[in-house]
Amino acid sequence: MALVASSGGHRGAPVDQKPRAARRAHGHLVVCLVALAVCIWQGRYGRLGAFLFPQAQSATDVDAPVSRRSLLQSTGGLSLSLLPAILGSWAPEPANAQILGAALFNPCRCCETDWCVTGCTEQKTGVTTPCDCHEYLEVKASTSNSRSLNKKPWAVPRDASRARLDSVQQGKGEQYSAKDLLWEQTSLPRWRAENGSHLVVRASSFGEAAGKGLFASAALPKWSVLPPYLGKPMGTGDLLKVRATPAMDYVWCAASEEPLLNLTDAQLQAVTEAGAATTFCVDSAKVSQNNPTRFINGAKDLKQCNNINVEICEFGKVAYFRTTRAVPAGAELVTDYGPSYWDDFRGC
Ligand SMILES: C[S@@+](CC[C@H](N)C(=O)[O-])C[C@H]1O[C@@H](n2cnc3c(N)ncnc32)[C@H](O)[C@@H]1O
Repeated sequence: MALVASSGGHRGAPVDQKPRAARRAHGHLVVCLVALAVCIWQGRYGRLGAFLFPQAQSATDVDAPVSRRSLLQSTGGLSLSLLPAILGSWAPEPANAQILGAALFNPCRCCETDWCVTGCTEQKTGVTTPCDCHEYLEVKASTSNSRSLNKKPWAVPRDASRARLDSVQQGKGEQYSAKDLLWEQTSLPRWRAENGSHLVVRASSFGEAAGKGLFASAALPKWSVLPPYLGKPMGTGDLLKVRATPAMDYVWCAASEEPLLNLTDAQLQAVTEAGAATTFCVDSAKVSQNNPTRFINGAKDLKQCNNINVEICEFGKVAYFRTTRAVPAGAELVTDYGPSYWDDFRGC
């Protein structure tokens, strides 16, 4: 839009009377529009921009969340004010088309309204693009002056890799703490850090068999983000030992580890022998101190689905629990463990 406005002043001038700079600007505009058309066409037909435009995308109405950071998200922070710089060295090449396309058709934009989403759906086509909102928002927070509800500039927690590295460097080992994530300093829409002072662990309302549960000791507003789910970092060898056993009851893995979990035992063994390092799976079975979300119980049947008041959000390869509605004091916090946790229940 800025480009159109800046070239608009020359629109009425006869072509042969235009100053050279104006003619060049006009030329850039034409090249830009042609490249844009090529970019859209290639995105729609899935050729050039398979990575950039995994499926049909149009320039407008991208309003649903995306979840993986890619070239797409890495350029997500590119503002329109950078376009003149790009166009100054414009050439109708795929790389340039991709940069421009990413700047104009930012399909992960919905991360800006909800950091918990895993993909954004373009309203007109219904196409969903996966996004990593943590990576997207990390770039966005450093390149824009967006403000959250409390008027503070956006701040994103550290991801699991960074927290783990910091912990190792401080001589504390690979098992990072909540503090290493800087999660309480986070400032984003739909993020109200509940530091644990309004949470209490006691016998579950689901009966003795459910063990302990986590309760709100004071009313929690919607979008309260509870302390991160912490645990012992797991290696591929650990996964090999506990897969498909009750020892998995307290294991949480980042979605990116799903392929690892689907390997055969022989493959996982080979990976382990090859010296594969830690995974983004954590086991909280023995990590119960300062780890209240490890006590959150899950709906085990459809009736219990009515009790759900927290959702699990993966953010920076860390699991956070967030309230999906206002929770009254005294209520047990209940989530949906998903389709593969229970033997006889496929989730809510
Ligand atoms: C992550 S732990 C939750 C904390 C656990 N209740 C405790 O006391 O340590 C998950 C385990 O809690 C129990 N659990 C969770 N939700 C339950 C439910 N709705 N009904 C029965 N048991 C449940 C199951 O044993 C499950 O494997």
